[in-house]
Amino acid sequence: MSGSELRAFLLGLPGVDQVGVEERAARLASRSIKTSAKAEAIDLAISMVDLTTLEGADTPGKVRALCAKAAHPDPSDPGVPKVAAVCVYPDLVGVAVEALEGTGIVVASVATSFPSGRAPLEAKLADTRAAVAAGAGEIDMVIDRGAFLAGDLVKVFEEIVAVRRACGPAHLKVIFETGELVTLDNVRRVSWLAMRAGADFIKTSTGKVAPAATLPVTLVMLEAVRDFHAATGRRVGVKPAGGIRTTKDAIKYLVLVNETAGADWLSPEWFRLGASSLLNDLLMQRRKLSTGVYSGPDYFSLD
Ligand SMILES: O=C[C@H](O)COP(=O)(O)O
Repeated sequence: MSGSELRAFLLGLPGVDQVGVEERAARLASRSIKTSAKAEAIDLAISMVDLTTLEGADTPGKVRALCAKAAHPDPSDPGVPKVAAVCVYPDLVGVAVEALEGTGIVVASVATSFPSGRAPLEAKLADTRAAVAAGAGEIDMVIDRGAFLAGDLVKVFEEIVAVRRACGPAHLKVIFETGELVTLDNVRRVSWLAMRAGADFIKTSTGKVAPAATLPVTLVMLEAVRDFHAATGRRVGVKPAGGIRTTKDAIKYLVLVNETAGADWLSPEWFRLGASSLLNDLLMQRRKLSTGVYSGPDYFSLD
């Protein structure tokens, strides 16, 4: 597909009915679920967490503690599932890989000059290759929002294609930073752009910009992966990330997945929740459901 064909295709996508999307997301978010379904939903949500630390002050010790928590979220209850992945900066991938050996938990790493995405392509590719060489099984790349907003869709497309190639066997998640993309039409366009460029997952946010993940944005992305699958037969995953902190919110996202993309997406293979502090709330609510007693935040180790 040439650059002009790509532009014509993306600009020709039907516009998003913003009011309709917001109403639908709000309606789905207000659904209540039965207590028995809630217990299942909590375990599913835990298994979908990309447990994340992306701070300038991250240390090997903090990453090792996070990895221990990822593998055994509640050491007093072996029935609690492990999380899907641990997400760290590229220089800490080696530490996480070693700490997670034998657990089956993937190490995901942000790359391509996270969180701004502003660097020459060669630097982005080197960033990606270094993370993969250190053992990352998933790369969370950020797009260049400036290029996208300036209308340079081809540049964004070609960077994703190049990073996809640099990933080799690692899966590629493409982060849009939807809080900077202004409209839901842009969210729909960038979703199709990333999927056509080879993204394995599309992800809302870095967690560094407000608003981060929202239900309406995620709904538009879920429609995109559903329609892309219908058109091409290739399934792409979705990862809302940033600002998801409560069990109540996590369950809203699961309802949205089920009602928009469908139950085929309700597995860690196709849906993730990127979060630094959600896991503790899921553990507290899980314990409350099984014992009737609310343990409080001090009971579980810090994320
Ligand atoms: O990818 C996940 C985010 O960076 C974490 O954001 P959060 O600290 O708001 O949960």
